[in-house]
Amino acid sequence: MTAALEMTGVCADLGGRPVLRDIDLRVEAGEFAALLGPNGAGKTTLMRAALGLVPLRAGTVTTTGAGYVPQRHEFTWDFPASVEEAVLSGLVRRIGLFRRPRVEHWRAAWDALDRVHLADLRKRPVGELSGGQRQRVLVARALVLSPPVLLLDEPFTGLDMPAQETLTDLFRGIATERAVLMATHDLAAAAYTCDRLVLLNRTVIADGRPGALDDPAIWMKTFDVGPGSHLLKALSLPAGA
Ligand SMILES: Nc1ncnc2c1ncn2[C@@H]1O[C@H](COP(=O)(O)OP(=O)(O)OP(=O)(O)O)[C@@H](O)[C@H]1O
Repeated sequence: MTAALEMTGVCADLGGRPVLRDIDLRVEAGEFAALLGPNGAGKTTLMRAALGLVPLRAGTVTTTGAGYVPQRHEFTWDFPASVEEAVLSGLVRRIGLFRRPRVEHWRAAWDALDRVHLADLRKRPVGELSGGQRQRVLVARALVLSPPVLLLDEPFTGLDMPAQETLTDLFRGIATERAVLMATHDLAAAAYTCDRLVLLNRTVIADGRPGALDDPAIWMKTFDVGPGSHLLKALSLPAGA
């Protein structure tokens, strides 16, 4: 099966320092994978490398198209745009910066809004939306190009449980048609909802089904914590040696 995203031997430096080392990662349509690691592990950099936004020192990235959902605070919400205009901005490279969108572009934006259950709010200014609704606008904006892989950068930050559950259901649905790779700090939720966990700390430390990653040592190595850490307790793993 052709991978939606394949990274082979990827090394990348930022500001003259190595950030990613020998990354081998392949995700396919139908997979909902979580990318887990501590602050500074390189999760965002890995996603940016997948998008071709970070120069590689070594290795290759192969994808037929990746959609990126940035962290919510990185988007300008006080800009006077409606929900449908914000989604349309995901097509700006296809439309051209100073050209008028055509009917097919609007249709793609409305289809994407339908997919995230926000069709009713399409004329609403984005600044008036709740955090959960904003997150769904960003997902629609990434889906508008129908990418084979959807990259989600910490989509749950600052959201309440019902909003997180709505989004999780949405992501699971999207992952039946595409590949979804989600960076998150919510380890327990990821272990519960994702098919696959990729543990990253500058390189891939472990990668597999949640049930298979039951060795406390790999979690201690990824998160640089000692035996008896709360992190192990939260994952219902035995204290490490
Ligand atoms: N533009 C940059 N120039 C130099 N170093 C950078 C740059 N962007 C990120 N870094 C460094 O690269 C490392 C990885 O950062 P990255 O944001 O990818 O980690 P992360 O796993 O997404 O972290 P977090 O969980 O905090 O979002 C960090 O040490 C960070 O300081």
